Amino acid sequence: MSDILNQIVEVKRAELAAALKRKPLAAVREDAESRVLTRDFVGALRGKIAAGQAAVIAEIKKASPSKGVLRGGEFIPADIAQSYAEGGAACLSVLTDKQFFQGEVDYLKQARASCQLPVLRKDFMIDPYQIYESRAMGADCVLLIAAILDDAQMAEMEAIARTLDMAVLVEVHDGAELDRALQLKTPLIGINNRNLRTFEVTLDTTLALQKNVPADRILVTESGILAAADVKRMRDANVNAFLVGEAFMRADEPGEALAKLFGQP
Ligand SMILES: O=C(O)c1ccccc1NCC(=O)[C@H](O)[C@H](O)COP(=O)(O)O
Repeated sequence: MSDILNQIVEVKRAELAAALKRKPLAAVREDAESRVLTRDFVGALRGKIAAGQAAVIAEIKKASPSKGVLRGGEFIPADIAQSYAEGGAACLSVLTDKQFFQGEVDYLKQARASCQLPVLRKDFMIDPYQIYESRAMGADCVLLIAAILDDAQMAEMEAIARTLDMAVLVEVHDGAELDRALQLKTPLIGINNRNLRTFEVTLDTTLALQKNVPADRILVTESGILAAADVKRMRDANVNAFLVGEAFMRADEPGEALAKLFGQP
């Protein structure tokens, strides 16, 4: 039986084929290039860290394959985004995948329009088309997951993102992926504490790989940050950038949960 990551990639291939029929590459590229002014994703993280604060990428995620529905009832991305901004988030991450995360492209648009924070499109990029598409929908940053891309794909997609003035968060889960990610130019190295094939989560992943991340990169620890003790453990190890979803999505007021967990603003 194929693992979930393979299943997701299969779905992305089908979605890509359908998208290409609806709108050819040249048209989506034109849409992307006609958009002006990205928000400075890297600068927002650096600013928080320079101020001695945690740099939090706050995620808008209705559901996930490992946890099911995280936030039932009314789901209003614009309200969640505003709450995150008030709670001291540096940036937003918005799931746009429909099938596995119950996300929507419109969620990203609504969240971005309701605040000034830079926004990561959280989805599974397998083709340059999706990088153009991400900028066309307003994203300021895209995620490249090393586990589903080869070196040439990562380099090509990063280069396109750079021409569109978008940031890139490259995500790894082991040493071999980290070595490959460090070939890219992006300063943003995400270490996912979740194994995307087994769903096992341990913060030890970040701590084990941290020593191989050069000081001029920004290490973003991703997944499984649920309690103040998790934040303390990371900050004590000088890990200052975080990508957090579940802990906030389960709270009535996501921004208040952020401020409480990180002791800010
Ligand atoms: O979250 C999942 O179940 C999942 C499954 C398969 C691929 C990706 C998955 N999650 C993406 C993420 O890495 C998280 O949304 C993100 O790091 C936030 O994690 P958390 O704070 O634990 O919600």
